[in-house]
Amino acid sequence: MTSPLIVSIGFGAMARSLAASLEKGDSGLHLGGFLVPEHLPNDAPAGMQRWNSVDELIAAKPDLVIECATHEAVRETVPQLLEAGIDVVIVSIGALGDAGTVARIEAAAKTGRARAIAVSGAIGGLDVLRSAKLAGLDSVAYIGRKPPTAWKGTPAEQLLDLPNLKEATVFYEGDAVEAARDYPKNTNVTAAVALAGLGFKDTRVRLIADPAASGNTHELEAKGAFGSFHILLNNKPLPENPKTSWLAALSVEQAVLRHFSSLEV
Ligand SMILES: NC(=O)C1=CN([C@@H]2O[C@H](COP(=O)(O)OP(=O)(O)OC[C@H]3O[C@@H](n4cnc5c(N)ncnc54)[C@H](O)[C@@H]3O)[C@@H](O)[C@H]2O)C=CC1
Ligand SMILES: O=C([O-])CC(=O)C(=O)O
Repeated sequence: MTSPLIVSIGFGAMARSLAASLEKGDSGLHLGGFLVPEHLPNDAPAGMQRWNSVDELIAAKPDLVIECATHEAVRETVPQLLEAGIDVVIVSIGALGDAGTVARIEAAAKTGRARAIAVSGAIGGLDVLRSAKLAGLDSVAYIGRKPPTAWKGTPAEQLLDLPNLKEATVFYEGDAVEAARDYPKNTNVTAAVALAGLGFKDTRVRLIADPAASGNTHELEAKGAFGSFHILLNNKPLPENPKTSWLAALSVEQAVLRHFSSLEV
């Protein structure tokens, strides 16, 4: 049997980690290549193909595409793939905070009889949240804590003197609508929590820059008819990108393995 053609959109820290990890594992699966628009740098390593346009990629008939690029790629590229009948794992899921994008993705998936799969990413406990929601949730809160360098290039830079921060400082308190939209490389996890639980408007979010943090910490607290739970993940960052947790890349690999396995656990 020939091995399935698995392709990523984007070839940054996450896709490279996925490619290396699949290669090391014993599933027989590997990343066959990636789609990155022509104007962006990204040489394809030996054994991998690079596609510059979504039409070229569709012509190659991939079995699974993994979006690990940007919110824009979710909006611009994912619907076309779904319409062409190609299943897509979505990693930049903060883009799903926009109702129009969700509607387009759902319609495209229906047209192409394909599936859009949102990864759990750097957070856990979503299985509990999804189940608990069925009996009614009263509150869901997320707290994200990362070292100041991980918040570089985000609105936190305007609010705090990140390089000289001496103590843990809260710079955002609000809902998951704004958090997912305004921190597209740092808080996709808020979208995972919102989608599994109370939705974007009713999910409370607090973001912290902490010079003492050694990694990316994600805290999730939910209360409802089921009872309550509180989890804390202490994630190591990916060496290539301190904004991204290693667990997020592992969750993508897990979604790929699950997609091709006959027993879903
Ligand atoms: N769900 C989650 O828990 C997490 C989600 N993410 C998201 O995953 C995505 C990838 O993360 P990293 O690999 O760490 O980022 P990265 O910045 O290292 O890599 C992004 C890649 O996408 C490419 N790219 C940019 N615009 C593109 C476009 N329009 N079409 C195709 N490719 C494009 C870039 O050239 C680069 O190769 C980001 O959007 C990030 O926010 C990251 C961490 C956790
Ligand atoms: O990887 C993480 O720690 C979380 C992250 O960047 C995101 O949710 O976008």
